[in-house]
Amino acid sequence: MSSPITGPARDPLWRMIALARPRGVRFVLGVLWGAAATGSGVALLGVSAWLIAKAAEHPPITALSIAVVATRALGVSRGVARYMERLVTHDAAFRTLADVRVRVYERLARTEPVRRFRSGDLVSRLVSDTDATQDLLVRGLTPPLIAVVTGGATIAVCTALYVPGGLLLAAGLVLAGLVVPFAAAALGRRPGERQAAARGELSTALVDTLYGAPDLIAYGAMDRAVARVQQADTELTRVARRDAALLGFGAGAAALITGLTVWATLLLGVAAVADDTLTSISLAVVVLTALAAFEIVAPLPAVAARLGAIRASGARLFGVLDTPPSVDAPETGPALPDGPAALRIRDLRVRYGPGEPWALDGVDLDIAPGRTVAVLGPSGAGKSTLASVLFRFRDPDSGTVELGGADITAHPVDAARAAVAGVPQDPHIFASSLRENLRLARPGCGDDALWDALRRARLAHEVEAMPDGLETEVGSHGTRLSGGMRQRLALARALLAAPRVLVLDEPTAHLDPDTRDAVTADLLAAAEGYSTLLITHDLAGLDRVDEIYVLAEGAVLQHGSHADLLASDGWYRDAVALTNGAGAG
Ligand SMILES: Nc1ncnc2c1ncn2[C@@H]1O[C@H](COP(=O)(O)OP(=O)(O)OP(=O)(O)O)[C@@H](O)[C@H]1O
Repeated sequence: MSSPITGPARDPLWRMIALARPRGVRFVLGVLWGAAATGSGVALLGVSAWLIAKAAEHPPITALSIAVVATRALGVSRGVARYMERLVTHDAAFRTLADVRVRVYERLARTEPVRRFRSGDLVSRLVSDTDATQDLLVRGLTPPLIAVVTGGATIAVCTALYVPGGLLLAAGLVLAGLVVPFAAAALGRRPGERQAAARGELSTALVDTLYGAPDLIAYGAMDRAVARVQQADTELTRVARRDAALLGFGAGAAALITGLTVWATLLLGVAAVADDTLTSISLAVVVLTALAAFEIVAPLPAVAARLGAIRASGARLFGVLDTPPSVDAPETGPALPDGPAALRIRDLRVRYGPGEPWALDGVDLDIAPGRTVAVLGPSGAGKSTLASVLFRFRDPDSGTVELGGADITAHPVDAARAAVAGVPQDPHIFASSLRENLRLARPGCGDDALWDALRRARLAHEVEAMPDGLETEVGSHGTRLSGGMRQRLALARALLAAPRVLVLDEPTAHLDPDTRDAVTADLLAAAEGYSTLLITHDLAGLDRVDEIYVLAEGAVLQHGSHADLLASDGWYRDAVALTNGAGAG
């Protein structure tokens, strides 16, 4: 599912501009600096024309001195103003971009992004589609505004000198600065949209191929995956080529209009000079000023052609920003008390959609402070759903989940998530050092605390034996560590977060059976003293937990200690007998 959310009807371009509202004053300042730069450029050519034409009449040098100084001043001011415009608009755009990135990440933290967006597509949304905001502000919005300010002033000056020349310039600027860009935009809209989509497709194909490389090679499907990447790349190139052709059309049309306007002004002006209704000096000024004025609108066709792509990127960006949070939670709330807490679940019911069957159907579960409880069940029993409710990725449809006597839905999501930490099935290990991976849970904490957590997770010996100790780089996804070490590292990280409830969600699912038993034993030993929930589908280590809940089809089938459940007829005793039988066989 790439983008299930459609935003409100408002145009994404306007919504992107609205994102920059807090930086509005800076943008206005940037536009004024830009107008000063382009105005200086136009005035420089106008004054130069006056100077050359006047000098041809051999006046006393004093008659030219002001114009000479003005050309130097305009030459300098053009550079300074351009520099200031770039500085101010980029500063404002980067600040806006930083705001937008924070909003996007905040939104993703409130949803289940990985389930909603394909990972490569999400990368594309986070990088290039978010960057499009900056592109719009610096290249899409500022040049037209500058063109309006400077173009208007130039038309006024030319009209004052020679009315037909002013009118011709106005017509030429409207054609080159409005009609051509709008035509380019109309043509560029679809390719622009297709370019953003094609970029997302390429990114998805690449990420899938990179991450899935071992499986693709094992199944001999690498050629097909590479062909998919090549197809996406070809589509992107084709669309980009079409966009480039549009740009060429815009630039060519603008150059044609410039030439025609200047020639028409020149021809009319020559006739006016012959009729003595215009001085030759004014003619030189009007013609060269008109020529310079077209420089102002020269970037606009490119801007308009790019707007289609920016609009499409904006739509994809708002696809993320408009995604409703997956849970309802207050922004602020009381802090949860420190230390191991009691977890009390009553009549919990959860399903994934109005017509869907219940994934959890009236579950009651208790963990006393400092005790370890296991939830056991076959695939589809609802174990992961229970974990996602505890991690606050999903709201209960009905029933209550209380932590330390307080409903977890009454707390801000961040507070609730800090209170329930754990080891997921496949914990993400960052391509960084052991120290940085651990500090993620408690930024800035000292090495003593890190070693303490490593000792509890039974990883300290291995790390001590590594030449670089805590500085050891673990590689992308922790590939330089064994599977068991990755789980222990994730446990040490969870312990550092000092959660009120520790959730071990199938922590050994990806390990081989021998390692599995050792890691389960170590995890349970390390979890001693914590209120711990072990979610599992295999029986390893369950004799060490205080209580076991057997879950089937979303409901609690059996509940009791290992000894109680072995003593009574039912699913658990059968499963243990089956496992022992298989082991013996
Ligand atoms: N994202 C989802 N959308 C719709 N239904 C879902 C979704 N996730 C789980 N389910 C359904 O909810 C029920 C419980 O699934 P859940 O993943 O919680 O079980 P589980 O015990 O964790 O299984 P497993 O051990 O295979 O992960 C199943 O019927 C499953 O099909």
